[in-house]
Amino acid sequence: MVKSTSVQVFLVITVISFLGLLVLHQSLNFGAFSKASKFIRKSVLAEQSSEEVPDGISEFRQSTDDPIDFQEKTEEALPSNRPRLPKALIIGFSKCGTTALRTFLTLHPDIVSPIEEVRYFNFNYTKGLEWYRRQMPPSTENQITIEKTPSYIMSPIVLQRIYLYDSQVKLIIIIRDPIIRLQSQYAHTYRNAPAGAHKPDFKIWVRGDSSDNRITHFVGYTKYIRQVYDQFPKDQILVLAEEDFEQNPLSVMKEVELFLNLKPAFSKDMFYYNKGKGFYCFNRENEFFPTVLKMVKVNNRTGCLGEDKGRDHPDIDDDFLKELVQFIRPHNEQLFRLIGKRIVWENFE
Ligand SMILES: Nc1ncnc2c1ncn2[C@@H]1O[C@H](COP(=O)(O)OS(=O)(=O)O)[C@@H](OP(=O)(O)O)[C@H]1O
Repeated sequence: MVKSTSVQVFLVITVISFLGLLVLHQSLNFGAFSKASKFIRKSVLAEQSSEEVPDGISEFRQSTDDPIDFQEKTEEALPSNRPRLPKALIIGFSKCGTTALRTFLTLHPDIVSPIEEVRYFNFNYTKGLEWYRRQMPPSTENQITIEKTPSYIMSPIVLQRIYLYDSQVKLIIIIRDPIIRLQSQYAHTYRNAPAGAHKPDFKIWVRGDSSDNRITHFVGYTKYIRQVYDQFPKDQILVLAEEDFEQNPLSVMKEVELFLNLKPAFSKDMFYYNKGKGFYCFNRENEFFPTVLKMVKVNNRTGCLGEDKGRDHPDIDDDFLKELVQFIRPHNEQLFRLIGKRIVWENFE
């Protein structure tokens, strides 16, 4: 009797110990598993976000579904030299010197700019803000990023998107004698036409047809600039003239410097006038030139923008010129009233 009882007690103790050990083992295993799974999740997240360097925590949270992991990152942990979203945009107009304006601005030590038009707010919007940020060159906290896409100005929807992105963003617009702009666009459109290939006469091209009238399209600065004024406060908008910039880039650069609240850094030894090209070009001897080379495409020997700038323009016969001047002049007057300054355009003197 005593013997069978002690056997029973022994069996019960064995079973309990076995169960205890089993529970202990499972819980240890589960702990290890959860640690491992957390580690794997963190690694995946880190990999996903290694290129997506966030500017601000709250902004990044909008695009992640794992706020807990992200809370472990702090602003201090981010590298100071990283891509930052633009604080200023050159939004228009095409063929008005936007490329030269952008490239010359990069000579300022506090300005960085991507080498290509990013076209985020019109053609690449669905790629998201982190994609946009990744297109930017690295910058420090004290530098500002400027992006230029001259087609942004053409659409009110795009302007709304820009406003939603940053209602305080600074906008730079550059305009040019509308007739010269038409000539420039014509030269650009037929730039690759083989010699002897049929090209429409400039007059016919300008008139287009009822669905594609180039005069209204290329002359309509007022309509497009008004849309910008409707969306943004006036003190965030700077309207420049290509003619001023072409003749005296330094004074225009200084105007932009002031508009962007940057310290004065532009100086006349940064540029020189290249007679052959007919434009101001980079002075390659300037101390800032080596730094801007990653952000600009220039001829290595001359420091001038490429062959696609400064093309020959088509001739205009006198009658057609008169017709254009007559049609465009009232539009110019409207424009000058809107922007609050007059611009001297050689075709309208
Ligand atoms: N410094 C300097 N160097 C080169 N080019 C200069 C410069 N200043 C103004 N321009 C004028 O810029 C015109 C091209 O304008 P964009 O750059 O806005 O054209 S684009 O829309 O980006 O294709 C281009 O027009 P075209 O002369 O018709 O080629 C130039 O006249």
